[in-house]
Amino acid sequence: MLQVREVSHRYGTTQVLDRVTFSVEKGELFGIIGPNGSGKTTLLKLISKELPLASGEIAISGWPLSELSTKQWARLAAVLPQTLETAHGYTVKETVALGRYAHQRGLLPAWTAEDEAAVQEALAVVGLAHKMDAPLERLSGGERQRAYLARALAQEPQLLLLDEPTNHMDVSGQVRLLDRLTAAARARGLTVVAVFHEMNVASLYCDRVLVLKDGKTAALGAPADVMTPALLNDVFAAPVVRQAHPAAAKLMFSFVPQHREEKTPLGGLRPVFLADAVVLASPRPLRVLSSALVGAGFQWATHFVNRQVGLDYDCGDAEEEMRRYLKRHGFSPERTIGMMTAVDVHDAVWLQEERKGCSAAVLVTAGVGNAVDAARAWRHQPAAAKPGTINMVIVVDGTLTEAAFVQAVMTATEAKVKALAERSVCDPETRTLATGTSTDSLAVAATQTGRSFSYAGTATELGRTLGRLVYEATIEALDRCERRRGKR
Ligand SMILES: Nc1ncnc2c1ncn2[C@@H]1O[C@H](COP(=O)(O)OP(=O)(O)OP(=O)(O)O)[C@@H](O)[C@H]1O
Repeated sequence: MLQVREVSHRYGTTQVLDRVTFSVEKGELFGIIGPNGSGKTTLLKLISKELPLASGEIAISGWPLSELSTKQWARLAAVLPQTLETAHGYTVKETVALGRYAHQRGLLPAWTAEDEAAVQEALAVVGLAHKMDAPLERLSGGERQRAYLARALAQEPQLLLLDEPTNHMDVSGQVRLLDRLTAAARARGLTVVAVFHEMNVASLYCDRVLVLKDGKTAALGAPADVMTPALLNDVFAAPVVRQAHPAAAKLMFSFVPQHREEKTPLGGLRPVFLADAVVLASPRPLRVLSSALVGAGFQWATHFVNRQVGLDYDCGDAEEEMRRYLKRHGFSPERTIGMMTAVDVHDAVWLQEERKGCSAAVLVTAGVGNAVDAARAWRHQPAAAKPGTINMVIVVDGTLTEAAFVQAVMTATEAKVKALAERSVCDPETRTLATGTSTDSLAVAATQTGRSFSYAGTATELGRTLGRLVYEATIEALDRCERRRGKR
């Protein structure tokens, strides 16, 4: 649909584009990203004939730009520029109707049914049908941007050129508009070339991206392939991290502020006992990977609450009930990792190892009423879980990679299994050694300051520390539980 070959451009003696080459297939949503001044708008202006092409070749649908008259160009392509002067005295519909100019013939063209249909459809795509009779100047900045986009769509182009189409729009407006635009483009086989400032928008919506740096191609390809942290770090001259989008099969990017919080002193961390809970409170947020009832997955959390409930605790929505409990006790559920147990939380074991460069601590409560052998759990009859859970919070003083978080979970689980074997805890149904309980919870937390740990498996110093702490704390917690049962 669009071929750009060896295109360069100078303003006076300043070179702003340097031999840029790419092509865009029909139906593609193609993004152009890059820092301010990297040449994105200039490139779009060259494609839209707003600037004369002095060096290189551009063709639309096989037609070289030089062979296309303005009206011929307008039948193939439409453009939404970065800034537009608001013309006074026009309604929204009249503004959108101007997009039909390229399709009209003769000196006094008639308004046809096709013109009307194209305008109505364009208004529907941008969600402005209900405001079509409003004067344009009375619209908000975001609504006005949508009206201009509708004007470009009403042109029924094969190629749509957009310079920051979501300028002035709030986040929900951006998502709504880009979702509709993508659906409309897919339905009509429309090709979209869009400049985006926000790299997450480009990653979410573009099939491929061109990354410009100082007028040169820094990368070209599918966002997942080319938008690497190293490339973006270099292009935007700021540290970028990327992670998987939690809901869409896309990547998300975040800039990392260089102003860092003070170091969290792990030495000051101690469990605090309430009547029905054991609590760890960190002065600064810790990055946590957990399976807890409240705060599962990756989170930033300041509090860890292991709450004791009665043997008869039975609640349809335990998570919601736990959230209410946390709020009632002054903990923010958004910053708290909340677990439940039926064992006496006063039997919690806190073990800490403070060594130069590798400090960690664990908090464990253990009950084995639900002991299960994971390898033979398939033999169990489905039944409501009985009280008896091993809950564990691990805190590491250091910066953990995601691999290290996962390995810490593996190391902790292996050490727990060993502790259960050491105390001959059995699965009462299969009469084999138990590997855990059916309701265990684990949270691994890290200060994310100081020493970096790429891994936390047992081949590493951190893994060995965690393995020992978890093993010893679990043994002690099992023994305390056993002693209390003996007393009863
Ligand atoms: N008319 C002009 N005359 C002289 N220099 C210009 C002109 N228009 C743009 N430039 C310069 O060309 C370079 C590229 O500008 P361009 O607008 O293409 O960048 P951009 O990547 O779109 O930037 P932004 O993200 O800020 O919109 C910039 O250094 C800019 O100052």
